[in-house]
Amino acid sequence: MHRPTLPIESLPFWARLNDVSFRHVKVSKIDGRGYGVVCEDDVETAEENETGQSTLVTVPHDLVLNAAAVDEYAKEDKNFRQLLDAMIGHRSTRTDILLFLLVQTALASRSGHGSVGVSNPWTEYLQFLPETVPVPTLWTEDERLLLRGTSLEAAVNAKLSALDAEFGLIQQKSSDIPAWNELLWEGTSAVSFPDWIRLDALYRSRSLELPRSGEALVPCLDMANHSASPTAYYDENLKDEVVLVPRPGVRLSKGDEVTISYGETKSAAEMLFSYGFVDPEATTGESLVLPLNPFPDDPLAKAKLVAFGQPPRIHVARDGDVNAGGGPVRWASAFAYFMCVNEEDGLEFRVLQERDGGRQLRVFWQGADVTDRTSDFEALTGEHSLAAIFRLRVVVTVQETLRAQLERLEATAPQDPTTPSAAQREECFRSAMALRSIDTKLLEHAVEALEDERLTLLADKNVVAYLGLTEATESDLAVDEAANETDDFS
Ligand SMILES: C[S@@+](CC[C@H](N)C(=O)[O-])C[C@H]1O[C@@H](n2cnc3c(N)ncnc32)[C@H](O)[C@@H]1O
Repeated sequence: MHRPTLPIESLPFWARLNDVSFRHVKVSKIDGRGYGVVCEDDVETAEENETGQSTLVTVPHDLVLNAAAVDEYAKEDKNFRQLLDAMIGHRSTRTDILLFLLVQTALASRSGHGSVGVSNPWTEYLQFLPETVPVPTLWTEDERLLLRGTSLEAAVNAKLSALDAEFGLIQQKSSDIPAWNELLWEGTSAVSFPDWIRLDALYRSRSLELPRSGEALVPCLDMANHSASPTAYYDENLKDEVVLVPRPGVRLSKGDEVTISYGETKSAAEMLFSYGFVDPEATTGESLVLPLNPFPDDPLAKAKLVAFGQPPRIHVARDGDVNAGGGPVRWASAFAYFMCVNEEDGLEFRVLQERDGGRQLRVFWQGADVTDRTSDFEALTGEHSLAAIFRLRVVVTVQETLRAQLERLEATAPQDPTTPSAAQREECFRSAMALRSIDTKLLEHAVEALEDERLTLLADKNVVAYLGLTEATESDLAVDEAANETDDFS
């Protein structure tokens, strides 16, 4: 698709035309970060306006692109309304905004676009936005190989599949409407899957959570970059305008970049997934999430997955600066507790026939219906006399999963950890290597912590008694089997 662009030098004209005000700041190029907001002169924080804030950027409410704004737009444009209605059952704030952006992108790329779509400030503003975003969904296949073994490998693959399904659905629903078929899918300017991946990436890396307007895109304010020590924050004032304001006590001088925080508790994986970079200055701790597969030989595996109702996962986290030691490792996995109990422990599945002919899967633990508590098996098994045994099974399962992940991380590490291949961009390589290092450290510490817990549990008197009993039963069995074999021989 031919995508027209506008130089950033024209942004002040667009801003003036649309009542966006910049005070003491402008948008300009920043080394390695695309554009950013930079001070044009020293900012006196005492220079307050009627709301008590010294605002650097003010964006009128009617430029805020949120679910309500898309709805308003649809009121003026009945064709767009028809498009939104065609997506009924698949709508969310995100999909509504992305659909709006898809239409604006298509409108900008076609001069004579016929009967559908109404141009608005966003049609032009989109032309200031970067061609690409360094998030992994926009990495090439060679670059995505760098994520093998990391906590993002499965998440990025799953996101690409979800985007593919979403794009297929939009294509199917909108091609039934002739005017949209013509604008979106016909001719050389037709939109394609890479356009959808790009819009999703732009949305993920630029959307904000506003106190009153909710999840939204805000033009110009979305030019502010992130810092672990931000100098500004955004807010909505009494007129519902969105404002960029210096943080209290911050001195801003000419040439300083004005930064905000994209989230103080986001892990390296989340930052890379949503924004396309790993912040080397983050000191808030680290976390990772891994998929957890049920045991392949568990006959109840399928039923457990259905009854659990969410993707089974393991969460690992550590507070503090991981590079400087960090705090103790924490882990959690609700599914692991469900996965590690079986029929002989008191787990039972029943299929109930409903009056309307439907069937319902119910889960029982120790005879009680716990269908609504499948993510609560840590507490449920904790009340059992074999609680320590169940915990031991979980600890071993989680430890083995993390160990296997660590081995995969090591086995897939690039041969030269300092230089990307010719087919990989430097920034993707640097981000992937930073994530690999953080994941490795976190997994190593988690495996160690789980080993300590495993040894403690193995010394538990109930575990010792249980294991002693099992061993005795097993050796009895072996004797019986040997006796049977002898019988057979004779
Ligand atoms: C909300 S936009 C900020 C404006 C953006 N720099 C631009 O050129 O349009 C978020 C994107 O800016 C870049 N970015 C923001 N903060 C960054 C940082 N601290 N380090 C590297 N890139 C950053 C990332 O590409 C991110 O996806």
